[in-house]
Amino acid sequence: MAEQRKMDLPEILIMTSVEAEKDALERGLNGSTQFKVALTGVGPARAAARTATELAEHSYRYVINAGIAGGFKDKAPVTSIVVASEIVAADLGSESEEGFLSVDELGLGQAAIQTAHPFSSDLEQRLRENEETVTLAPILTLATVTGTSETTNALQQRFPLAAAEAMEGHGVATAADLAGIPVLEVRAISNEIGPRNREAWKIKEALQALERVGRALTEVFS
Ligand SMILES: O=C(O)c1cccc(C(=O)CC[C@H]2O[C@@H](n3cnc4c(=O)[nH]cnc43)[C@H](O)[C@@H]2O)c1
Repeated sequence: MAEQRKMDLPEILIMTSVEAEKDALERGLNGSTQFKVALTGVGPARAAARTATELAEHSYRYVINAGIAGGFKDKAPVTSIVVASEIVAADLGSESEEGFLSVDELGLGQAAIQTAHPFSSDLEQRLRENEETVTLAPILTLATVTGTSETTNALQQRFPLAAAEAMEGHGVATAADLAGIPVLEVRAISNEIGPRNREAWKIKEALQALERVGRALTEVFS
């Protein structure tokens, strides 16, 4: 009986920023008891605090940050999916006259958190088998959504391999890392990163892709 109860408890915590993303993922998870989906709110600080609260209440084997995101042109088209190979705090550091200095360069910590191996590549492969357009690449975390060509170009120069940016990944990953739990980030692309044009965001289509991510997660973790 105790064993049965243990098996029914969720082993995987999915943190997502807003209700619409949570609903899309839950549709895809289709009632699987392996997963719990919880809300972070927007931004890395709330994401870290809310994830730490969830991890204090229950122990999980994996933590996943999932949601919609901006994609870099020619790397991650709108409605495609990006699985993070690493989660990078892109604005953690210092400006200088010579350019941005990361926390690594300042000797104050690490901007990148590696994602759970081999689950990131397993998820990428499963999504590819499901005929999704999918990229395994670094995902940036920023507290400010990029909205100019200048910032877009600067980010692409500093992170030439990055495919996407969102606002919660590094917060979720930091809380998971401090708890010693492997972390993944997966994002459905709603908009191209560049000059702000909120009307062009394909939120409905990205949420549909996120629902398919939920389905793929049940296949990978079954
Ligand atoms: O208005 C809606 O119906 C709606 C439905 C679902 C999600 C939203 C959001 O605004 C989500 C905000 C969330 O999305 C991430 N995001 C999306 N695009 C970008 C981007 O270009 N740069 C950074 N973050 C992006 C981010 O993680 C936000 O938390 C609205």
